[in-house]
Amino acid sequence: MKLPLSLAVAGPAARAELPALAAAAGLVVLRVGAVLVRPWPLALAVDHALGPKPTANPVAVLGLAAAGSVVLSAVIGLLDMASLRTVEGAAERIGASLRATMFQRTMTRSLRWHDRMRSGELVSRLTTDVGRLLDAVVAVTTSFLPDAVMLVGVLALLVAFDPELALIGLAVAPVLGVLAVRQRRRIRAAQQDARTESGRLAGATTDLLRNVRAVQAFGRIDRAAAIFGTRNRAVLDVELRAIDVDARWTPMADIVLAIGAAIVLVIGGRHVLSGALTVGQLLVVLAYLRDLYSPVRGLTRLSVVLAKAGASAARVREVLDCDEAVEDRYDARPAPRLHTGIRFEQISFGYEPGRPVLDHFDLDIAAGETVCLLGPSGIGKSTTLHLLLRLYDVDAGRILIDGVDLRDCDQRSLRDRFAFVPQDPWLLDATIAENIAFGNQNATRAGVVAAGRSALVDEFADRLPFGYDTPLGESGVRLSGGQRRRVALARAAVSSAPMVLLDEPTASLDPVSAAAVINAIRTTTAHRTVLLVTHDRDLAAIADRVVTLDHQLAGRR
Ligand SMILES: Nc1ncnc2c1ncn2[C@@H]1O[C@H](COP(=O)(O)OP(=O)(O)OP(=O)(O)O)[C@@H](O)[C@H]1O
Repeated sequence: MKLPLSLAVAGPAARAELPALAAAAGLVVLRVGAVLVRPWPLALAVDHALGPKPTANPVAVLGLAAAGSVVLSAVIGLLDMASLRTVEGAAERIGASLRATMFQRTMTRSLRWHDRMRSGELVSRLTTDVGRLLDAVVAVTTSFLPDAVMLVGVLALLVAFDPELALIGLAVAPVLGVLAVRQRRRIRAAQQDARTESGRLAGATTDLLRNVRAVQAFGRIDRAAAIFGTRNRAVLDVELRAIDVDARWTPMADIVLAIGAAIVLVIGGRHVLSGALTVGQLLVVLAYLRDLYSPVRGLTRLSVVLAKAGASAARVREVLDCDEAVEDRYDARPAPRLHTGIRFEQISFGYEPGRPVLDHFDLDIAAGETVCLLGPSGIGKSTTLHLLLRLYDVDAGRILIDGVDLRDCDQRSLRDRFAFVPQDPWLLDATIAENIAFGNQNATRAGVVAAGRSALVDEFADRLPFGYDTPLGESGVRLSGGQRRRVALARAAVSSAPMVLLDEPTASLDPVSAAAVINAIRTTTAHRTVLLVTHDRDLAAIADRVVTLDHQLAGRR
């Protein structure tokens, strides 16, 4: 069955909300009951107060019919309100849970996957696509069951009244069904295109916004606008096509329904003329017909919502089902505490197949040693640090800590063994103190401030409006390049990890600050094992040993 298939992706998140969804569906079914009774006050008024044979007190009948109408409308309104609140609340909770699962999933997927998937595209899947799925959850709950009940209820009443009219009502439904199935396929294809283009637009926009400084500095606003414009136009084109496909459905369905209603009016009218039906009963039949067509239309609209959700479900599933990850083995053990040393043994690695960055690379680092990696740009120095952190798995060879393969260690304990200062400092949109504390989950305020002092963060933090509690903005935009680097260094200083990995920690520092940071590095790395990447001779001088990567050690590119 198509219906649950596209929504199955929300299944685990929806399980906890099943009682709420069932309650909402129950309320909507009650509403159907009230809707079915709604035409009767009018029939009562027509047949017993306004017709040729009124009862003894027609005014009382009119009052009763009027009061009945008001009460029924109020009941329907209240049931509407209660069901909407219940189902929308449940849908939002499902959405929050689904987003959390997807986010958790993206955080643990391999960086190779992230290298391919743009962050804007992921945001679009987490927000818009999840939203479309929620629309479908609401539609299925409030439309599928109640519309089906309504359909059966109205048809049963029509059969009781006039079997001929019931047959006409039934004849319209399969025609609409066939049309709906064909339309559903077209809508789904159009929606898939629309969602793909929207994801691309989100990816391009995020990229351009992140690089707004480069755009302005290079005076390339026109170029940025052209890149954005191309994507934006593509989205507009596919969305307009999707709207066109969608809109064509409405008149088709309406025309089929109107033809059905017209035939019933003629045949029903003849039954009244022949005395088989009263005028009031014909009015009830016509009202039921309206009520019959509303679930038929509801069910066909539901197929449109499901077609849209189907396109989004595929995109959500792609994130949830992706198994491209650096996984812990089932019997993973805590990483050793680094008592003897680290060994890169015949390591081969490339980001892309057939393009090795490191090829049969060997390196030994003794515990307590400071080793500096030198080499031309792009040779694979940062890559060596990333492999040691197991951000990527090696293609061949092994990396050992105290003789234990990294792949046998659980990643959490492994990352706890390293304090890392990356080339790009990776600051969060948080305060200085929070950014430093990111280096050690048990960091105290005193520890953070001490680490800040040792990495010379004090020098500029004291001049900021809230000191260490000053928010840094997205990616630490409120700090200079050198200041960002010092915060990253403080992050390593606050960590108690036995090994420190430093990737160009003095880049973009003036000579005086660089000298001070080198001193700070000496203090913060004392008695620790250090792997250092730098082009700075003064910094390289603190190393016990310098290893030069060249094209023999690295892959042949
Ligand atoms: N995420 C990635 N996807 C594909 N290729 C990558 C990726 N990261 C790095 N590379 C490639 O791998 C090679 C090694 O990069 P790496 O950053 O390790 O060099 P590096 O020696 O640290 O250079 P630099 O001194 O300029 O920082 C480069 O040729 C680079 O183009």
